[in-house]
Amino acid sequence: MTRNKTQPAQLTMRAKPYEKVAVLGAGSWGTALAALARRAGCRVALWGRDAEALAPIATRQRNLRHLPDVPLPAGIEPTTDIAEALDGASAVLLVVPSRAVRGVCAAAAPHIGADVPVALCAKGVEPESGLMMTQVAEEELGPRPYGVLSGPTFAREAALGHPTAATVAFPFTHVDRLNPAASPAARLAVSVSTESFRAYISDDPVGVEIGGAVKNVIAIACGMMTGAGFAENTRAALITRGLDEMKALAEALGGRRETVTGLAGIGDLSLSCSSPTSRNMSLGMQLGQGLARNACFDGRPVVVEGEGNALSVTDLAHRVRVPMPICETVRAILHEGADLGTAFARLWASPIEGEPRSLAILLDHPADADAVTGLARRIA
Ligand SMILES: NC(=O)c1ccc[n+]([C@@H]2O[C@H](COP(=O)([O-])OP(=O)(O)OC[C@H]3O[C@@H](n4cnc5c(N)ncnc54)[C@H](O)[C@@H]3O)[C@@H](O)[C@H]2O)c1
Ligand SMILES: O=P(O)(O)OC[C@H](O)CO
Repeated sequence: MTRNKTQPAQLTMRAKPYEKVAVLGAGSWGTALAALARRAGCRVALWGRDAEALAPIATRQRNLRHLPDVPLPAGIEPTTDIAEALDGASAVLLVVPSRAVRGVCAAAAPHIGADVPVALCAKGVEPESGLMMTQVAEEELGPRPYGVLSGPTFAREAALGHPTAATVAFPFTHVDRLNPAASPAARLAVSVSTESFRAYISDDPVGVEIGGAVKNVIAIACGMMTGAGFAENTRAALITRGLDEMKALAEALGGRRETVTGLAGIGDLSLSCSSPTSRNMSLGMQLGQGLARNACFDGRPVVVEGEGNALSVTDLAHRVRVPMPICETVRAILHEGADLGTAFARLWASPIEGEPRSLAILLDHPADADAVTGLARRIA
């Protein structure tokens, strides 16, 4: 975070926060981002579909449904009227689950101002189309700057003021390069940065988006093996090889490998693979312990993006011919009826590869069918 003395001196520039930020989606992350933008001095409208859930945000400075123990700053303007939320907004944060992004964009389209930048905060790839969230939004909202806000950010911790960092990524135009402080990435970064929340700036939204979608699937894998009784070696292997899958997919789609080594890649991967606070890891743990899917989370509907991402990310990987064996294992278990123990035992006995991939080596694995069955029995 501090400048190394050997680095060239950089001039500090001042970016102007957006005057009014519209946050679309009033769940835990939407509410946390609204609180951050408000604390950063912006006017903030928070749109949600449920009037009853929104009311206490104005009257008691609480979101009793999603962040009940978090005091929110005064002045957030909650509304169920999307036109009202977008009226005069100079930037938009889209914070509904990825499956709802297209519909919310369609509802927003008639009301959003020309050229207003939109940052996608959902972590997913659209099923069927294989489009990233920025692409889905562009199809519905037309030409304007599209970016991503992502990173290792549990909503409750960020809203409570735990020191947290994230990445804001927008493509940089020629004009942005000449005056980076006026770019949407810079202006949005200062619109959510507070004494405890620190936003970094990137010009690689593809790398950032892929990081967020893939980490959800790898967190389910880590949870499955943790739930099955395995410990740190297994988790470290899944995180590291998961990072390799993330890098390969990001690169194949035009993102940069170095982005994946940042907050929205390894940062978010290590967070989500380390704690049952992650809904993705938690789902994996419950399945690894042998619970049926419909019994997980005591039957409550919980947003677990990695479940859909296991399908959409691997579909996308097939299209660009990137092998993603861990994501494929999670897909097979969640969506194709594969036995959890057998699928992970097969993963461990899959052909021996080079590290890095560029070595392009594949060797028959010496484990025989009996060994695979043996490990499968120990996992189950
Ligand atoms: N919670 C976190 O810690 C966190 C952190 C970073 C990113 N995210 C991402 O943010 C996205 C939202 O997650 P969340 O944790 O806020 O979920 P959440 O379960 O806390 O809330 C989801 C909200 O979306 C609303 N919603 C669902 N479908 C909708 C629709 N069609 N129209 C309008 N509103 C709709 C629900 O009413 C609810 O208010 C996810 O993609 C998640 O991966 C979450
Ligand atoms: O609870 P999860 O697994 O959806 O993770 C939430 C955020 O993505 C963490 O950065």
